[in-house]
Amino acid sequence: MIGPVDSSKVPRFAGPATFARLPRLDEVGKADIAVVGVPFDIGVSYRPGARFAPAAVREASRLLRPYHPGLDVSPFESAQVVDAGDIVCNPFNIGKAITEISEQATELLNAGAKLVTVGGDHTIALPLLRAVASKHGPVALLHFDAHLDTWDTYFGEPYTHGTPFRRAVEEGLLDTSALSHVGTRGPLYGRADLSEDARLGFGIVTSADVMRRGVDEVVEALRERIGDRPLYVSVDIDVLDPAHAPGTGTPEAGGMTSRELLEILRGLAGTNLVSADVVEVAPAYDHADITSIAASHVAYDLVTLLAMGVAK
Ligand SMILES: N=C(N)NCCCC(=O)O
Ligand SMILES: [Zn+2]
Ligand SMILES: [Zn+2]
Repeated sequence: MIGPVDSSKVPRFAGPATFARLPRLDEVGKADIAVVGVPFDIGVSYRPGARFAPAAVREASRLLRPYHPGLDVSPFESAQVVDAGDIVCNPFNIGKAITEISEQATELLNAGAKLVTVGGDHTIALPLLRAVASKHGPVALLHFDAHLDTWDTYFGEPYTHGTPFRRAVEEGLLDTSALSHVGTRGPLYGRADLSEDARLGFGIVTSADVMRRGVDEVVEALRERIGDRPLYVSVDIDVLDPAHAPGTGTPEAGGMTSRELLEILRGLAGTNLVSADVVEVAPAYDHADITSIAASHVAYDLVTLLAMGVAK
């Protein structure tokens, strides 16, 4: 395995930023796990700027260290992990961008890598799920988000950051017996948002449920629903309270703490995770890199979960 640059030999603030100072894909050739950026944000309904997230999250990831004590794993030793750079997609045409994202994600998956994608706005979950489902068939989905993202259209448009999971169900990309939102909160357009979401097959663990029931009970319920199905995890960073993630496009009060999110992710060890994304970081609204740091730790935990699967 080729690991990250050793921060005891080369100061961690020196040199260009790759995720966690990992080697680039072209330096290694073949990877078990690839962290890949998608600088795309033309699907947003409010504040733009998630196109700058891949660069910001890479910068914020310089302080990550190679051993994960919570899971007792050195992920970069258990698996070849790389930074695969950014997916190149059209910044003016959503339809073209979606095609490009799914094509380039498919290429990486076909080369044998599992993906942790750093968005980008939440629109990108749809092309990523197309790529993942073409390899694994319909997958279980664990969706961390303040929002449902199962709305139908905005301004008549079907491909937006508020609609990816309705499209994914319609396209048969998801195993509708194992779909969960976690961290849901905030005002909706109407009651029908919830009934339609339930009709699509989603179960909801609200942000308040996480606080009332606690992490362990939530993990147990989620694991039961997921079973041994191939699992895709999508983390919209706005699942965190704006105090923990101010740098995002559609912030909602009353969110989870980064501690709760990371602990729920750790509770997924042993599930059949096949790929994941972290989306909706908008660095222009961030302060002191709070949001990018949270996103870099979420991505690190997702990489670690995938590495545990590779090592098995
Ligand atoms: N996926 C995210 N972050 N937000 C969706 C918000 C949709 C709305 O403007 O109602
Ligand atoms: Zn959201
Ligand atoms: Zn979202």
